[in-house]
Amino acid sequence: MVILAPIIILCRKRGLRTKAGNRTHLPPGTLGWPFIGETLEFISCAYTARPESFVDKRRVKFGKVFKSHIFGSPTIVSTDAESSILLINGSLQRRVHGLIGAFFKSPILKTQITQDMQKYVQESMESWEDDQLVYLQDQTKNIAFQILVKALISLDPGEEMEFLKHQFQEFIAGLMSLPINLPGTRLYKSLKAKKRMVKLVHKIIQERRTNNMARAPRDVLDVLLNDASEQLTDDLLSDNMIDLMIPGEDSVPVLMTLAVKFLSDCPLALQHLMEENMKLKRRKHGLEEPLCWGDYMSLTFTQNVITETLRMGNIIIGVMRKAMKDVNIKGYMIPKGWCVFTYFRSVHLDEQLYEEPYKFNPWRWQETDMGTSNFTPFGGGQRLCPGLDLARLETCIFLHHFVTQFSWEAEEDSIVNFPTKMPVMHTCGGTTDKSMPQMIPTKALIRLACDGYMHKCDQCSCGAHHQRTGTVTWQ
Ligand code: HEM
Repeated sequence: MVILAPIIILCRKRGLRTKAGNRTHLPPGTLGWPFIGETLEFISCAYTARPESFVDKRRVKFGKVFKSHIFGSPTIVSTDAESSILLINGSLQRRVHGLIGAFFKSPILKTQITQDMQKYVQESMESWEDDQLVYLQDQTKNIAFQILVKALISLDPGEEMEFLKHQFQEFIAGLMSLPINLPGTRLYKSLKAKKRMVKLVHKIIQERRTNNMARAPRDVLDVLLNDASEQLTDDLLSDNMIDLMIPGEDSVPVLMTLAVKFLSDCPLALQHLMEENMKLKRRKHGLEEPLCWGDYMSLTFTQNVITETLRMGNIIIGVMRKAMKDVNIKGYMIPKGWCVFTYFRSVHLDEQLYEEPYKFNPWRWQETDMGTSNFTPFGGGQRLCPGLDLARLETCIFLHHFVTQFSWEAEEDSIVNFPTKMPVMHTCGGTTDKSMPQMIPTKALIRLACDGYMHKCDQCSCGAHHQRTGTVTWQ
């Protein structure tokens, strides 16, 4: 994120730091061709159904940590779950990360998000008709963007939200374009779009400052405005509000879409999920109480489905850091200027850590501890994703409303593992390549069932569409 102050990779594990400068202990591996290194092979593997084959091949040959040359930089690739390279420093980054992380965990925000999310999900789902094709990723993208903007700057759906949505799409398109900033190019349009968004946020900041709004924070902007450190100027704040939209905007819809996709392929898990959610729905209906965020978090199996989707989906396949000085980790020298790529995907699909790793099995989380370095979909250490609770809550709410109201048939679909994005890179100057390789279903098509197969519930007043026939019986 651009919030980041100068960053230095530091190895925090006791006993690991040794005298820098010795390059003889580089991990084994090959650097490939001059200039391009092994990038072409990395990318061609990334386009297949098994993008981890690039890493796995080398892991067998060289071990869990090896060197390579990808994306124009000599790189140490780590598939070692115990590695500590995620631990990095930077005082402003730490401060902002702490403030945002604490706010995203706060019950106030979760209560508000739950109410908003239920409303947006319901509004979206009300427009779905029987036997209609629903592009799930588009629908969830719209919902998640609205939630994100509400949590960041308290903007409600309306004209300004539509303006932001439009500008943001333009901005994002330019992040993955050729780096030519001339009128008419994508990058040029993208930077212009960002400027327009920054202007809008600037206006909101000015309004809050004019009204001298020292109040209990109701969004991230309030949290940062209340910060007394004075390091956060208005320009920095406006800029960062937009940048904060980047990590949350795409990942949550992909998580929701992948969950539905994996569930569609696993009727038993779907049945279990439906039963758990219908039970909650009926209980709350009986009590005449609305659902609160605690209710959603109490859905143990649904949470396991989300965890398993994160493991198998590998929405962020890994993170990349750049060594700002020579660093020694676990006896391996990482020279200054080299990149370190921690490849989560290999760890999450390692058969030594997970039995039948390519099988969608939410039940595995009944016994497996997810608080270990074997499971890091949200990163770890100082840069652990501050949005992780939010992502889980949103996904849980979406799944609850989806499975308790609809049955569906998933259309044939495929998953793209590598759009033209590059791994995240934090550099000394505080600039960040914000894009990361991701895994995205191309177009998740869900056909809602019809021909008398799905009915509006006439057995109770819950308002749900209940499935009465078919392979999954859950009512
Ligand atoms: C399924 C959803 C998500 C996944 C898989 C995910 C994953 C990640 C990962 C792996 C990182 C670490 C990057 C690194 O170490 O450099 C990260 C960082 C971050 N994420 Fe998320 N994220 C998700 C949702 C969100 C949401 C909803 C937000 C809300 C705004 C968010 C905000 C951030 C921020 C601000 C950072 C940077 C933290 C820092 O560098 O201090 N993420 N995310």
